[in-house]
Amino acid sequence: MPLLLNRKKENKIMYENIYEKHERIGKGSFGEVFKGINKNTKESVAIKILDLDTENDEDIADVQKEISILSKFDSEYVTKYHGSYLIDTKLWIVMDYAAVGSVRKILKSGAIEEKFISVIIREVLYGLNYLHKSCGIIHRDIKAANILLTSEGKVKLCDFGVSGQITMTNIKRNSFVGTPYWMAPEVIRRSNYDSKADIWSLGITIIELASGNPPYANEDPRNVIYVILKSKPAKLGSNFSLAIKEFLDFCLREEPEDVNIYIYILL
Ligand SMILES: Nc1ncnc2c1ncn2[C@@H]1O[C@H](COP(=O)(O)OP(=O)(O)OP(=O)(O)O)[C@@H](O)[C@H]1O
Repeated sequence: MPLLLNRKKENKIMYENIYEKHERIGKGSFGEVFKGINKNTKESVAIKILDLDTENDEDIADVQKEISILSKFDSEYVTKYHGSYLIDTKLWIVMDYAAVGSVRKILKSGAIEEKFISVIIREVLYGLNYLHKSCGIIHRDIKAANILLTSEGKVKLCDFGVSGQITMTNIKRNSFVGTPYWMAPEVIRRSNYDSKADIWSLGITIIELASGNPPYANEDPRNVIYVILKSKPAKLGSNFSLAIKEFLDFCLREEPEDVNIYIYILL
């Protein structure tokens, strides 16, 4: 897996020998995502370009090492990372391309039906099971924008692990915006938290898929953390089955169970 830690011009040349950058397919608070082609294999890839605001090569090396670890992960439920390249002040992260894009994008045309929500959530649980059990990492940012769909209808988690690492280093970020709505109370309190925090965020994602937005979406992101701490967990409307409502209640407990139990319930 290519890992280029210096800022030499050769990086750009080497990168351009392998990948061809095409149109922009998305934008997040970390940077932009482009479609690309691996010129050798002809496979489509997604290229995430992050703007760095650190001159500290150790910070960048840490992020790149993290990506190199992630690139060894191999599950049909998580997006495969191919490598990362430092070009001037930009970090290029190359990963599998998911042609349909994120589930958040699909939500733009309306809320998703319960039967499809169940399928998406089940596949996300398989992905979480892999990350938690086989890789020992917490995703930390489960939400519709980080669930991708391929042209074959496969569900894949993305942005796992990377987000936390990147926030810890000095890569530019538009502060807190966009993430607190999905945060577990123990994460907000910054008390000891573990992989179960992902299960809370999964519960919030169910509400996002069912209604178009996470709870308290109209709250200012700076206030929403206080609202989450003092409110009772959100519920689904009466048009949803008892099974999914109970599943949601189970996710939105402060001490949720191990990920395997959720897979078992949903089967
Ligand atoms: N591997 C990929 N294949 C296809 N589309 C992708 C891929 N990765 C990201 N995208 C698209 O690019 C968009 C932006 O992704 P990005 O990860 O930069 O931000 P985000 O997760 O949407 O938001 P934030 O960075 O604020 O958490 C996604 O919502 C998705 O539509």
